[in-house]
Amino acid sequence: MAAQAQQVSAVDSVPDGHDSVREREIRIEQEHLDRVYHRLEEKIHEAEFLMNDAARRGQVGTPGALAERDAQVFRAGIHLNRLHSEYEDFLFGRIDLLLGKDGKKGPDGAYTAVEPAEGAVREDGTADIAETLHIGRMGVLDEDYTPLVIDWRAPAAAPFYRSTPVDPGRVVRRRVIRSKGRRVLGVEDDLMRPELTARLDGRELAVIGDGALMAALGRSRGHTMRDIVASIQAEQDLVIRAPAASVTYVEGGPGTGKTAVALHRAAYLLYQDRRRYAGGILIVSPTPLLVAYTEGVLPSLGEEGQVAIRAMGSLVDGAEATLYDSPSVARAKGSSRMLKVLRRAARGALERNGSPDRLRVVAFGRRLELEAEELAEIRRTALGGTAPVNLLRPRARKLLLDALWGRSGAAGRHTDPELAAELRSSFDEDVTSEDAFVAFLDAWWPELTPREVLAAMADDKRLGRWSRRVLNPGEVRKVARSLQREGYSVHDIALLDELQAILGAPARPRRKREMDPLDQLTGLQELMPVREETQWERAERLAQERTEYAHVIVDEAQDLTPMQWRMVGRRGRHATWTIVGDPAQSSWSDPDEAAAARDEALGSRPRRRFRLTVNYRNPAEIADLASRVLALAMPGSEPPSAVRSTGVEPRFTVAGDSLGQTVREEAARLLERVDGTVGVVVAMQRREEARRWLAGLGDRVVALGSLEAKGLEYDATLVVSPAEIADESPAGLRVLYVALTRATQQLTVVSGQRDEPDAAGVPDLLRD
Ligand SMILES: Nc1ncnc2c1ncn2[C@@H]1O[C@H](COP(=O)(O)OP(=O)(O)OP(=O)(O)O)[C@@H](O)[C@H]1O
Repeated sequence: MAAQAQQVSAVDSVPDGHDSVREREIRIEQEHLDRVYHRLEEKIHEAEFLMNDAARRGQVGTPGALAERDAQVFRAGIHLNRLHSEYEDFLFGRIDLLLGKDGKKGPDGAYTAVEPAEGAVREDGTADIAETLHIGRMGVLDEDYTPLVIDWRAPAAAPFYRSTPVDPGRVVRRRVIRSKGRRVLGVEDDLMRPELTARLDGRELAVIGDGALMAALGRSRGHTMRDIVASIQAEQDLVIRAPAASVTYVEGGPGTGKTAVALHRAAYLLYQDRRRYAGGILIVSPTPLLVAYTEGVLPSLGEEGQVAIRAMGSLVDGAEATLYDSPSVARAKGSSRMLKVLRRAARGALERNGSPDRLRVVAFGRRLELEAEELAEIRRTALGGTAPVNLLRPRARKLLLDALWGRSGAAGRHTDPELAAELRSSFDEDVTSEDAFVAFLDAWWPELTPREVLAAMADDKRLGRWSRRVLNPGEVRKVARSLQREGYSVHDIALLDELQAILGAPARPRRKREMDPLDQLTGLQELMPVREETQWERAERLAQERTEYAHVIVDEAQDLTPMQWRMVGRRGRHATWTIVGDPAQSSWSDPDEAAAARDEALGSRPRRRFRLTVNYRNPAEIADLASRVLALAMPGSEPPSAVRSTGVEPRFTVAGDSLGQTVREEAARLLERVDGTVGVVVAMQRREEARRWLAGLGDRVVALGSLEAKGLEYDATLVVSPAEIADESPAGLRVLYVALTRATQQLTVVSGQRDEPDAAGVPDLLRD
């Protein structure tokens, strides 16, 4: 890994004429960045010219010209957008390379060879740098097509991430450039071939700094995640660039960069094959907090629009999870046992209160009637099989007409089949045009919505009927009670989605196109169907209406319940997948059942597995403590190794008379010690209380329920009563492991009596 590349002595302090080597190297990079911005300005003028030109063409008014204008405006608009965004570090990397094996160049203008040519290193250990590449957020070519910047996702940029001292390839020096807007602030180098004396333009290669990765990890955290584009490590790069065939499966402990890697992979896939992923990439995150935390990463990589980041509780349009379920209710609702209950409920809900039990119509001048028993029999026949309930209404209507026809006595009137068919069709017309029949059908076989069926399940008698031999009476009572609340939990959302599949999608009314008054006057719209929607509008509409995606990325995959796997699976039936997770952090109590549902959602697609092994978040002092809980939560599982250590041991305190008072004091203490954020993690039932404890301490500190902490990180974390968190659910120890692994710098643990702290305040669960 580049992180372990040899850090070379600080040549930077050696004076070089009036200038230090560091200043000289910064100046060299500054000159390059100036050239890049100069070229970008030229490109901006080009894009603006294209936009103006396109607008002029639009005035010509032929259908072809208008379509071409839309396409040009679309492309130039995207281009301008990207060029105008001045990111903190547009240019962030550089590699100096030996001569390659062959002289072939790729489309980005760089040589493609990975290994050095035979004579690239002389016998005396000296070598010349044959190629220098700068790496940035977007590729920029000079007028003569020499690359000024290589896009970080291009094949030529891969050695920047992959090269290691053990396997350096052609890379001699790897440099991370820190810049803000148009100004270069600093450079940090790693030497991949320290044994060489390499020269560039006749001068020995300078090596500056002490580790870009460590500098990035040491920075204090804000409320949003940063991209890691300048310091992606080799094992992470393998995942990011893995081909998108079938299923890419990534496991790794806390802090190994799974979320970061998943986001960078989305950007990489779009770069690789934008056409294919026009079908959209869906990233599913467990909580809205994690969505908010990670939302800025893709825009910072220049990618938006094609990627939807959704919380598990926001996957169903028009419903949003705001409530929590107790562990036992969550367990029942998340289990695939619910499938049977929902199927019965969707059919049973047809018989809602006030459903008519008699049908009376007049046809061919006769009164015809169907009684309750006959109606029940017809309903049973119509419901046979597994077809969506709402789509069975025409079948039920047909069966009703058959039964009434039988009653009418008209069936035997004609022997000639043609006349008989005519008579029957006029009978049907007679019946169906009667208001009484229409009103009956609407009441007897209403078009059901998922919300209505879920609401019907809130009645414990009905739910008891529908869950016979599936849920036990205790579960029925609790689930029904939870459904009586106003609003939905994250588990209800998966039930709504399943019900939608069981009921069948309602017919979507075709959206009316708004007419341009001028079009109406001239009749132009008949001539120009392309004007119906510009490409912008089309892209936006498709994104909104999308229910299936070309690639699905599931973050924190260990937490998905079987019902959630089914919901997510429906969004990627024809997709390729990236699944990242850590079984040791699972808050779902039955991992085997979830794994079976996952396998069903993914079908027989082959899987490629990766493992991330280095913890970039927690210092060793915190990671060591957390590994004690890991040993209890998942005996035998290997924790990732922490990449750094701070020398600051976790702090243990025991709450005095008032837990709230102690927590407040300790949080204030941490706020003084770190510049960034402080997360206070409590058992779920204490969330509201904890918010009150911390009132007035400012917005750098946040109170979180244990399940809300998933995926997040803070400069410092305060974990309140490990025993309370561990006892909260069957997966409590794994949830505690999550809580203990959120801090990038400092950790405080506050114990109550229940934690059985020793004389040093260390709770029983965290003792060696
Ligand atoms: N190569 C890297 N360079 C700089 N920072 C990194 C790198 N890899 C990971 N990090 C940082 O480490 C932290 C943890 O990353 P991330 O949240 O993606 O880990 P995770 O595996 O998803 O963790 P968890 O399982 O606990 O949710 C983040 O702050 C991330 O920016």
